[in-house]
Amino acid sequence: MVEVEGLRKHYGPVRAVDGISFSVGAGEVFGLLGHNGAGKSTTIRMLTGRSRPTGGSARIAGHDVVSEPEEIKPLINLVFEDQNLYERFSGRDNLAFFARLYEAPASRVDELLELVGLTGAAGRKVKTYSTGMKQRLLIARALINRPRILFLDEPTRGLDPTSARELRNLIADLSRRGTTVLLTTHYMEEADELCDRVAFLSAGRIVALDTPRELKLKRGERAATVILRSREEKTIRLDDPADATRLQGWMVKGDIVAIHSREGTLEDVFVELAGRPL
Ligand SMILES: Nc1ncnc2c1ncn2[C@@H]1O[C@H](COP(=O)(O)OP(=O)(O)OP(=O)(O)O)[C@@H](O)[C@H]1O
Repeated sequence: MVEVEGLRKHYGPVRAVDGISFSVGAGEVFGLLGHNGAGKSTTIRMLTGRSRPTGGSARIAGHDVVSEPEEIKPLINLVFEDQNLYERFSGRDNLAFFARLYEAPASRVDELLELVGLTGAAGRKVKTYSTGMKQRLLIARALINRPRILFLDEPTRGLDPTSARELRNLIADLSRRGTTVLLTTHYMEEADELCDRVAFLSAGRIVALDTPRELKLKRGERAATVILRSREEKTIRLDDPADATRLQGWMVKGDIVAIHSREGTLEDVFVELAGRPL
């Protein structure tokens, strides 16, 4: 659905995006991760036709982002932090306005309100909505044209943990129904939970690209922490036969309360690979 090859965006001497390549398959949730200024938003801006690349190429469902923007428009939609809702209108009226704009049937409005869990609040003015409700309404608005690819820039920024979880569930649900999702986030746990694959961006370049699981396994320790009934903590190495015997001994005696893997977190991997911003 998305094919990016050597994509660049330079602002004078600033190499915001400096030759990145990746592809995203249908129904995949793909995360762009990186420090402030790493080039995430610039990448999404180029892919959605909001910014012209300095070089390289990008294709959406086979169409070139520079020469075929009209073919791409009906296939995509986006949620960006600088987007606004009509605060003095109700949630339903906000969606109805966009439904008319996209020539979508009026029934789509109620369908989307239901999907994002806003049916009960549909008649209320948006200015009375919480940040989480506004964000869900923005996503509903971005789904009006049934996009095959949804671009989300920091979708859970500023949301409390419960609202963020609800939004992640919604994104996962959309992906299960076949929508391809390309998102940016600063939250490593979120990327780990939600993304099929992630790319770490640092100073405009991709420094790692893989599934969260592979990234963690490649970097993590082959070890586990065992907590015994006595509340003692023991570290065992998974490649040490002597530790395997110790583990077996504790198990036979029923001494083990819990075992925690020492696999690295996505954040560990990120800090190791992307370090600090330049
Ligand atoms: N219009 C512009 N003019 C000049 N420099 C720009 C412009 N837009 C972005 N940049 C620079 O390009 C680099 C990448 O910015 P970008 O917004 O893509 O980063 P980001 O990874 O999305 O960061 P954040 O997490 O803060 O949103 C930064 O150094 C930024 O200052």
